[in-house]
Amino acid sequence: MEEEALDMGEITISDWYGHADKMAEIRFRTIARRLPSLVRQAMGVAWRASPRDTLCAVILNLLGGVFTAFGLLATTGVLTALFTAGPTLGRVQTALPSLALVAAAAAMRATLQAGAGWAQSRLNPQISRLSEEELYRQTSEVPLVAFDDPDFHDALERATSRGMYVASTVVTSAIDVLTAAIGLIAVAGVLGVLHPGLLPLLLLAVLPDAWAAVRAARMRYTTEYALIPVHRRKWIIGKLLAERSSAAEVRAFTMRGFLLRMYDAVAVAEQDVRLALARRQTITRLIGEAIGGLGAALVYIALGLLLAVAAIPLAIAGTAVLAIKSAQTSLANLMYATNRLYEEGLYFTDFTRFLDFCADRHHPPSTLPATAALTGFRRIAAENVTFSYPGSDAPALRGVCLEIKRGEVIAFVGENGSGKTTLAKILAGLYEPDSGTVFWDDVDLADVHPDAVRLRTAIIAQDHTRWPLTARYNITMGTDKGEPALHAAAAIAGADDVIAGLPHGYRTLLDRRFKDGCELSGGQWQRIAVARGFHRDADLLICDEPTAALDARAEHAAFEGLRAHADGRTVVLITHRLASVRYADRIYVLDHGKIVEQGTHEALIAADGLYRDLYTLQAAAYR
Ligand SMILES: Nc1ncnc2c1ncn2[C@@H]1O[C@H](COP(=O)(O)OP(=O)(O)OP(=O)(O)O)[C@@H](O)[C@H]1O
Repeated sequence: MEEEALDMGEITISDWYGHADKMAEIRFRTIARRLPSLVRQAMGVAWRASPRDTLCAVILNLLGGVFTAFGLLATTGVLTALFTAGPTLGRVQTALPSLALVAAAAAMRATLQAGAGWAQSRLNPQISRLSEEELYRQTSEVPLVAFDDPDFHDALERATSRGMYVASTVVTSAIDVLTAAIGLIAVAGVLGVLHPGLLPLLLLAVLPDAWAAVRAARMRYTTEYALIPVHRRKWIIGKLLAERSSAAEVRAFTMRGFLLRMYDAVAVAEQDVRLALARRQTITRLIGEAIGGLGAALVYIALGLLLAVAAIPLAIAGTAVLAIKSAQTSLANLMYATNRLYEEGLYFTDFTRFLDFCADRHHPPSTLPATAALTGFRRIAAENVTFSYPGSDAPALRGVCLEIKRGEVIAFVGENGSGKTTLAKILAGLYEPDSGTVFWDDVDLADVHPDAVRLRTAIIAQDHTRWPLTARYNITMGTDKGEPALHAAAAIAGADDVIAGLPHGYRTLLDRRFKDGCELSGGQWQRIAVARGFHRDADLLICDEPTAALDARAEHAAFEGLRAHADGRTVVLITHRLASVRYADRIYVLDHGKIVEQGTHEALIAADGLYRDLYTLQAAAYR
């Protein structure tokens, strides 16, 4: 079973390995070098989210550090008063003013830190919102071709799986680093003021801890490194067990036991690694404590010696002990926050790189305004259009030339993979050709914003989306052209019957995952998709296999509707049902990305080429 679980070679884990590798190899110096730029980047994000809360978090933390130092200095006053000769009551009375200062400093520090904590927690949701919105703004604007590019998907996966979510924690870690550094500087300052000889003692006290903290952090990340692929596999199997899309086949193929065993094998592997981590962490912690204890012992011995040779008074030695304790806490926080900042920084960089990646791919600003650039067309012409999908050796289209006049019904036919859908998407401005030109009248589409073309085009797509929205929105797509337009589009597509059968009519949510949501059959969905295309009322209507899932009666009605709706509009029809293209004004036959024949149905039958072969084959099936 173990083997089956580990044989899930299709899961890409290379990127996770990438960062885990970096963490496993980290040295203290590497972190220290990257730290300033990470802090700067994080502060930039925080500032964009809320300048006020960022300022509050930083300034209040800074002031908190000042009061830490002030409190320590006041402690010296208390100890000095207490350690002088004389009656106890008198000494306590002398210490009272300093004691009041210590209490005031502690109260101030606590208040300031609470304020800083509040500002910090206010920043988190603001940063999360900002980064999520930014991501989706970019992913929805990037040219469609990016979604055919594996590099884009890798970058998207890295940005969405973790990068986007660490934006706020990166800021928290950066502020924690600043806070801890301020705390350490405050203590070092106090010790320097009390007696410069105490500064080396501070180093002696904190260095063993620093060493232990770095060691423990590195160990944790190397363990996580081993765990990531296992964790991802478990997650993927878990999804198969709990997702709606796989639920039917899990049952139909009685895969439950098989999947559960596979899940268990991976879960046990993960559990073993975690148990081993717990053991190794305990050992490291023990070693760390031992070394830390040794450091503390050395500090006390050194303090004792300084006292013995009367290099420092007892009160200062007492304050030094408190200061060093406080420095140790700050240092532990600093190490923890620095490690976190570095690790999260790696994922955060994935996020910022992805945003840059998208920005680089955006369509260059058009010389013409987006919506006013195109005012319909009298003629669309493609000249020598060639197009390859990213990473694909063979072009999907090679030197395609065609002409479509306003009001014509044009059909693209050809075998699977011949390039029909690709050509239609280029005409609709969804892809840009690698070479060649598409003209709408005299306007080269490369010179206009793609949205200008899209606003004048409707596509009834072969792989249309089943939008998890209400029936109304599935047709209107958020536009408001009024009830008559909605009902007319639904009626032409035969979607009105489907909607009449829904419990809440147009208000029915077409998503079974929600209460009161409804599911439609494949053909019913297709009718909705056809209605959506008609409702857009565009100059150019592209129908890519609009009737593939329809029953014979619905198909007949849809084509009748299409003919009626086409009145004066231009239609590009892609279909394998050749009986439906007989009435097209012109048929283009594609083969391996090239137009090999063109003409009317009669002309193509007479030509005795590929079209005639395909048509005769299909007609024979009905004889
Ligand atoms: N997103 C994509 N990424 C890479 N290659 C693609 C992509 N979409 C299509 N192709 C390839 O481009 C070629 C043309 O595909 P296209 O979808 O345009 O064909 P089609 O004529 O519409 O086929 P069908 O009749 O099966 O719908 C095919 O070889 C296909 O493998």
